[in-house]
Amino acid sequence: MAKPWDPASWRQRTAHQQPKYQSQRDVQAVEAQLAGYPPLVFAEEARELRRQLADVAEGKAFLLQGGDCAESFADFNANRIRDTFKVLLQMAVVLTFAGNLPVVKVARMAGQYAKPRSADTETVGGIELPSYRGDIINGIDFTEQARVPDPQRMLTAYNQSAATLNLLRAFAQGGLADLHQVHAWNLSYLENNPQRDRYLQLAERLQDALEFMAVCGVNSANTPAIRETTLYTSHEALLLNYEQALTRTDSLTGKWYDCSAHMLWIGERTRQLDAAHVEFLSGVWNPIGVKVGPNMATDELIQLIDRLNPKNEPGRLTLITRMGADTLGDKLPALVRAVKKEGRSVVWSTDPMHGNTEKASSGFKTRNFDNILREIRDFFAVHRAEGTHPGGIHLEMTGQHVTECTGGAWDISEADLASCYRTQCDPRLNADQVLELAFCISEMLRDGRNGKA
Ligand SMILES: O=C[C@H](O)[C@H](O)COP(=O)(O)O
Ligand SMILES: C=C(OP(=O)(O)O)C(=O)O
Repeated sequence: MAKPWDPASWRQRTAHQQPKYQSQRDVQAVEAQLAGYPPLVFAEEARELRRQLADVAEGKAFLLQGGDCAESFADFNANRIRDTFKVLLQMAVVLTFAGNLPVVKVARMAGQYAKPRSADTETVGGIELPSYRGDIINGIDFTEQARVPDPQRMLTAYNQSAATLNLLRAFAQGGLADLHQVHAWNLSYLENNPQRDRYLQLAERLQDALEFMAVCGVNSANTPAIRETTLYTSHEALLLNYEQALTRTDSLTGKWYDCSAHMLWIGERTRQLDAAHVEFLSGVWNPIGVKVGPNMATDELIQLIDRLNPKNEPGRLTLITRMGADTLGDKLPALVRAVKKEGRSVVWSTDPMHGNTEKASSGFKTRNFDNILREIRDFFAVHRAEGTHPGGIHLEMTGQHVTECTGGAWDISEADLASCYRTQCDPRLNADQVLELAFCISEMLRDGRNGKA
C-alpha cells in the first residue's frame, strides 16, 4: 500500500529536472535554515485565491497570470518590479472593462527562479557545460564555476522573494493601484505607442465611470476596491528541496500549505503521474496549476486531475494548455470534451508562449506575436464551441522595453532582437506587446459576452 503523503514523500519518487548538488550536508543545512524562516504567504490568502479561482472555473471571473520567464538575482530592483506590476494591472483594467468580469491577478514573481531545461548541457564555441537552471540553482555565466549548483542560492531566492513580495503588497495597497492612476500609469511608454489612442479612450471611459460613481458618493477614500488591488504570486514548483522547506501546517485548518507562493504549478516536463512533483503538489492545499502540452492523452489528463484534485473541488486545479498555435485547434477539443463529460471542475487557462518558441536566424530564441495571438484565439474558439469557459491567460512578459518576441504593432523584426534581449531563458512579451494583446483579448471577451463565437 502507498505510504500517506507528507512534505517529504516526494523523495521516494523520481524527481526530474533536479540539480545534482555536490554536498548533501550543505543542502540539508540550507533546508533546515529555510524551514525555520517565516512563511512568505499566509494560508488564508491561498484559500481566498482558491475561492476566486472557483469563480473563474464557473465563468464568473477571468485569470490573468504573468511575469518573468525567470527572475534574476542580478536584475533585482524596484523599477523592474514596479514596471511589471504596472503592466499587469493595466492589462487587468483593460480586460475587466471589456469582459465585465473580475480579473484575478496572479504574478509569476517573488519566487520564479527555477527553470526546467530540454537538455542537461549546452555547448558554446566547442565548450560543453551544464545548462543554466535558474538563479536558485546555478549561475547564468558560461563558466564551469557558475554552472555548479549551489544550495546557498536557495537562501538568496528566499530573501529576494520576500523583498519582492513586500514591494508588491505595498504597491497593491499603497496607492499605486488606484484606478484614478490609470492615466498616470501609461505616461512614459505610451508616448509613441500605436495603441495609445485606444488605451486613452478606454481610460477616459473609465474616468467617466469613476466620476459618475464619485457623484453617487463612491470614491477612493471610502471604497478600498477603487484604491487597492490584490495581486497573488506564483511560480513553477520545480526545486522540491526549496518547496518542501517552505511547506507548513496551517494553524487554523491543520492542512499543509506550500508557503513559498499563493499558487504553484507543475511544468510540462515534470508532470509524470507517478513522479515526485505530482506527489508533492498533491498534498498541499494551495491552488495549483499543471501545464498541458500537445502530447497529453485524454485518459492521462483525467488521471492527473483525479490525482491532484480527488474531491473535485472548484478552484483547486488550473489546466494551463501550451500546445502551439499550429496544434491547439486539433488537440484541445478532445481534452475539453473529456473533462466536461467526466464532470471535473477545472480552470482552463492558455499559455500561448511555450508552444511557440522558435530560433531566429540570428540564433536568438524568439516567439512571434501573431502566433501567440493565434493560439489565444483558437483557445477561445475551442471553448466557445464546446460550451466551456476560456478562463485565463498565462504569459511570460515584462514591463521593460525588451526586444525578445518578434512582431506586434512596432513590428519587431529578427534583426531588432539583438538591440535589447535581456531574458534569462525564454523570450518575453514587452510592455507594448502586452498592452496590445490585452486589447485583442478584450475583444474576444466582449464577443463572448455578446454571445458571438
Ligand atoms: O521556460 C521554459 C523552459 O525552461 C524553457 O522553454 C526550456 O528551454 P530550453 O529548451 O532552451 O531548455
Ligand atoms: C517552463 C515553463 O513552461 P512549460 O513547463 O510549459 O514548458 C514555464 O512556464 O516557465
